[in-house]
Amino acid sequence: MKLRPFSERQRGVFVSVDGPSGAGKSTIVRHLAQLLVAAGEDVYITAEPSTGPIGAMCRDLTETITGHALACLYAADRYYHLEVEIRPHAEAGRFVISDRYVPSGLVMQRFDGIDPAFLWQINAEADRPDLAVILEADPDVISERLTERGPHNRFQISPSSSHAEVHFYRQATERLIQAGFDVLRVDCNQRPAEQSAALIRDRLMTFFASSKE
Ligand SMILES: Nc1ncnc2c1ncn2[C@@H]1O[C@H](COP(=O)(O)OP(=O)(O)OP(=O)(O)O)[C@@H](O)[C@H]1O
Ligand SMILES: Cc1cn([C@H]2C[C@H](O)[C@@H](COP(=O)(O)O)O2)c(=O)[nH]c1=O
Repeated sequence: MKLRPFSERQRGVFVSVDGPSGAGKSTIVRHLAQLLVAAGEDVYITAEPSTGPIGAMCRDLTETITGHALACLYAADRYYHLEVEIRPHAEAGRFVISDRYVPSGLVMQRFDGIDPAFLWQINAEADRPDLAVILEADPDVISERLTERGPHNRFQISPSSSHAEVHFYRQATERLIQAGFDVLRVDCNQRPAEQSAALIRDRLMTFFASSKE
């Protein structure tokens, strides 16, 4: 197998990174970007909610509105994010990494009791990432990390939230695989974030090398 540099590809790559709060998404995205830059890639890091106008509304309103309205707002932000940020950067040949994407949309709004089938439907037209990374971790491990770091939102208020979130992620991951998404599950219990990032980088290199054979 001959490994070709990413930069010889025709277009960029879109990778999403999701997983329960405290699993290490933001930390791993940062390390992954560093590894890819070191490999000569042009990397663009983004996140959801996005920095656009709908993303700003999501951030302002997550603590006060709930349910279907909030689920639709996050989905609207995702479609806008795709249109104005993700696609243009990927089409310019960049390596786009999004901290949260569709999997978060399938999980977070379940805390408000929304039917998974409805969440799937409102996200159904969003582009598939080339690789959907799902970070996995034991609920007790992540709830301890969140206690140390401090919660970011109303979904992280107790250790039982971590248990529920891990359960929702398992169901969402199965649904994504069933629908044909290319999913990479990464166990983040014991592994330092740098190692998880290296594992993702290796998977990307293998995948793109073999797709060029
Ligand atoms: N592999 C790891 N081992 C130990 N601690 C970690 C690891 N990854 C991240 N952490 C720590 O756990 C905390 C949460 O990490 P981080 O903010 O990256 O998670 P996150 O999944 O992005 O969380 P959130 O969804 O709440 O934004 C941070 O204090 C971080 O330093
Ligand atoms: C994409 C997405 C995000 N959320 C919520 C979850 C958190 O409150 C914030 C993200 O902040 P973090 O620092 O990355 O934890 O947005 C959501 O409820 N639904 C979504 O689809």
